[in-house]
Amino acid sequence: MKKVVLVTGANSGIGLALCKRLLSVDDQIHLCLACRNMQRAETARAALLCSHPGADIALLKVDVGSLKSVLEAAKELKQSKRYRRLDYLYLNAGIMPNPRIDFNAFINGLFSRKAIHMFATGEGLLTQEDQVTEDGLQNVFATNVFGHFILLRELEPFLCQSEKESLVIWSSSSNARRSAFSLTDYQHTQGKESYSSSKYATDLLSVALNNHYNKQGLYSSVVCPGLVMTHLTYGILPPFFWTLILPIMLLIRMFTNSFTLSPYNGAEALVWLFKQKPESLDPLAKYYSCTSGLGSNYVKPVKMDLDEEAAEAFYQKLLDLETKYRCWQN
Ligand SMILES: NC(=O)C1=CN([C@@H]2O[C@H](COP(=O)(O)OP(=O)(O)OC[C@H]3O[C@@H](n4cnc5c(N)ncnc54)[C@H](OP(=O)(O)O)[C@@H]3O)[C@@H](O)[C@H]2O)C=CC1
Ligand SMILES: CC(C)=CCC[C@@H](C)[C@H]1CC[C@H]2C3=C(CC[C@]12C)[C@@]1(C)CCC(=O)[C@@H](C)[C@@H]1CC3
Repeated sequence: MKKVVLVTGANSGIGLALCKRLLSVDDQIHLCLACRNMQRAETARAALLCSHPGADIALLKVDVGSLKSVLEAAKELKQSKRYRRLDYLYLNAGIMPNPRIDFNAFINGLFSRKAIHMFATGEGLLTQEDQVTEDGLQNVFATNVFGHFILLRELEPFLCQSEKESLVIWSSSSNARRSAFSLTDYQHTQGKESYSSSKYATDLLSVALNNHYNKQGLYSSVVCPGLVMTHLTYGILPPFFWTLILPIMLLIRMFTNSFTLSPYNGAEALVWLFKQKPESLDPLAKYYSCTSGLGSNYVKPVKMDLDEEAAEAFYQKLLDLETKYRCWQN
């Protein structure tokens, strides 16, 4: 039976590299590129067909930052005769709007004992300016977390099937930080670290999803692709600046193995998960794509800094928010 794989944010960066690598592992999969811009999605499909002619690739229009769009996309999938189940759901689309580097924190960090950690995680170095969506949600939360959560809830009948397990895989980050997240302000309306908060939220959500859905055959995992050169990182510093500091980055990689730099290497953990039995995965681990000093790729599971009560409390808040939005829709 063909495996059915859906990838959000599949038209560029890590998502596109993932699709290419998945087709290299198994060119018999049915791959669905879920993107907000159909022109970019068509270009991505054409590029994938160039390297894998004959691959079975469908497109789905979805803006995960808009609840209306997510519901419409889910409806389209349910109505389409092509889908009866989903084996892998890659929740990869993500944004970091208006990033700013805190140069004071950078200089202070550089001469502290946390310098390496700071480079590996970007901790304390970045701030963002968030906005409010048409649904009245914080954009980063809506895109990176809630839109994906609603998509997953809508696709439940495709994911929870008795005969076979399914795996949901979140593109999280080493930038996810407990102190950037608050249960009382889970959309991060107050602070300036909405990206870090949203990624911590995906970690919590993944843990709660395992607790609620494993019995129904649905498993969830989180991944950090490492620091990868994509549109997202070129929004932080322009390409020429990254080239300028590349020797420093490569030097730090020798110590940390945490910078994968290329989208191909960044997709390592995402592809690795495709090859695993979902029930063999650790629900409390984040799977990191790593590249050694010599350039070889490998995957490292790291225990996440969270507790299951907080995960459950956050999950209940998301269910409340979902109920609220569904009432508004009707
Ligand atoms: N790059 C890095 O160093 C790291 C990235 N990550 C995570 O990896 C994931 C992929 O990022 P990356 O490849 O780097 O970034 P890119 O900006 O290259 O890709 C992001 C993808 O998400 C899509 N996207 C953004 N917003 C929406 C939306 N509202 N609806 C649908 N699709 C959307 C983009 O589509 P469009 O082309 O239309 O904008 C694009 O296809 C993100 O979740 C990111 O947080 C995690 C750690 C490190
Ligand atoms: C100004 C100079 C000379 C250096 C600044 C480097 C930082 C901009 C850079 C160092 C570590 C990077 C990093 C990220 C962004 C850019 C840095 C802070 C991320 C937060 C990008 C997105 C992610 O999800 C993380 C995995 C990255 C962690 C490292």
